[in-house]
Amino acid sequence: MDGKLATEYSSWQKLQQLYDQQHEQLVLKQLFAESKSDRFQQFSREYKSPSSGDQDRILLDFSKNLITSEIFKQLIALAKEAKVEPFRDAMFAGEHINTSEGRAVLHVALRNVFASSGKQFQIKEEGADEVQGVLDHIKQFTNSVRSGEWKGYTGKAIDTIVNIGIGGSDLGPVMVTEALKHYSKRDLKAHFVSNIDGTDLAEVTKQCNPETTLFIVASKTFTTQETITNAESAREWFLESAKDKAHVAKHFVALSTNTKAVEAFGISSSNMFKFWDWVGGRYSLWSAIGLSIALVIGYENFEQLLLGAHEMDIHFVETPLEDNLPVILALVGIWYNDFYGAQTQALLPYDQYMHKFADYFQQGDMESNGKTVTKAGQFVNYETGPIIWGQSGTNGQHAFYQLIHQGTKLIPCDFLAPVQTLNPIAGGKHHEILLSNFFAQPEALAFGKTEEQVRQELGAEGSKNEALVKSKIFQGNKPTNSIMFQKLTPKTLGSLIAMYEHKIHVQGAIWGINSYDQMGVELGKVLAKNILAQLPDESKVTGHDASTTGLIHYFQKNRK
Ligand SMILES: O=P(O)(O)OC[C@H]1O[C@H](O)[C@H](O)[C@@H](O)[C@@H]1O
Repeated sequence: MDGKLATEYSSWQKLQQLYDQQHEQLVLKQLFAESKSDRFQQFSREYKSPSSGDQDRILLDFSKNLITSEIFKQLIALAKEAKVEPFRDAMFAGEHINTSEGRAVLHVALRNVFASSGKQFQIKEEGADEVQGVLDHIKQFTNSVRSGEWKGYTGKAIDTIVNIGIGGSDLGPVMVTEALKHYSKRDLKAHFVSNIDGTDLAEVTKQCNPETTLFIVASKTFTTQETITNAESAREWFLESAKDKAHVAKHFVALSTNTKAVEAFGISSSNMFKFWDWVGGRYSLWSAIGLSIALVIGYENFEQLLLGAHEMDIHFVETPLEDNLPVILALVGIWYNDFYGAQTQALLPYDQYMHKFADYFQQGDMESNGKTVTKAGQFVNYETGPIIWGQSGTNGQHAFYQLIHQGTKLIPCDFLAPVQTLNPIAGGKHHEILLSNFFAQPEALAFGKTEEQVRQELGAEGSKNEALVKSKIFQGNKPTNSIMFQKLTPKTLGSLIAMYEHKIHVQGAIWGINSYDQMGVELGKVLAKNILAQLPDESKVTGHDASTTGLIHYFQKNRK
């Protein structure tokens, strides 16, 4: 992080040598055989919440990775050489580490509100001292809606909320309200409208009663085309019944950094929940953007989510690199991404509540680290952010695991699962089956099945079919992390999200890129605006290549 390309670090070069010399001998079966049971001890770490200990603990087993102690040491050396620690401290101190936009990166300030946690970071940045005030506003508003005290324009309590937002103003609230559904107020329905496709809003409003629906317009900038258009159409839909514009105040609130635009939309500043430009969209669920979360799970649970994240922040700042969960995940990821040439990384939570976890981190990781230029302005000569994907187990097993087990691609996977389920139905049978799969898949991926085993199973007769024999071989040696947490509590979820946020931060630091801007989303937006103005009239369609012109003309000819 001092203007160098990652490949210039001597530790990176040493890792390259280790890879070149050793990767053919890095076979999990042998690595485990050589180290006996020590390997689990050696390559696993347990995190415990300082405030609730065993209740909220996370085990990271990274022993099923293609690493030795020498490689692990060298990865730690890379983190040191890339100045991961001072860069981390700079973020927590409020330095403007988002250099292209000249901003601080302070999602950690949003959860730095627990004097009793034993640690509060000293953050000096405009707005950082306003965090508690906005939380108080969220608490008061949440309590009044959930208790039925907040009334709609005909005097009825709110029974439905609709969050209108996209990207970071949608994915976090969607993921967390799903993940913490167990803690939700069941008689308060929550919908999320994100897509500009009118279908999204139309299908939601069909399920809403204007008298009892609260719209939450969530947009950091309050200029996002999709969100503003959806909010305008929602207001139109609402006014068809309510008639009087004065009623909007009871049914529309805004979450934004842009007071002027919120007021211009017709939402009074007393119904606006503020945040600050140092909160990146994809790191904003901890801010006012989390209002829908607080409404669904209650303010106390929202606060626990923040506390869990804050405690992971403390772990990230205070724990030596070799025991630091986000750092370990980041380094192991770099080993595959940059030395093995793995293109993707799968997130596989064996917890149905977490079925949106991978979707959420697609933006979190890919918008952060999908970059080609370093902060010093050089093009990288190595791979940066991985493609993130995944699905909840065991659904994924029946969809795409075939390719992970026997395809030609190397796909490092993170398996996540709770020790205890929140739904121990059928005497806990479901959870035992779920977890047996959670244990079995990484085992199968790591150790595979040899030709001898296959032949033995098929017998002499069956083994004559060579193609069949070959198709049943599992090469194994596929790397995984296994992450077990005690139970999916709001606090643990907060810690897990913060753990991955910091993993992304560490990788970005090593690659020397700015993880906190998103220039790559701009070009398409600008072109779409230009095309929108040309759509009414064929003769207006100019300035495009033959393909784009042809497509627009095709639409214009056939639309009626
Ligand atoms: O919250 P908004 O300002 O409406 O932005 C919503 C989204 O817009 C763009 O897609 C950005 O790349 C995202 O980072 C952001 O989360």
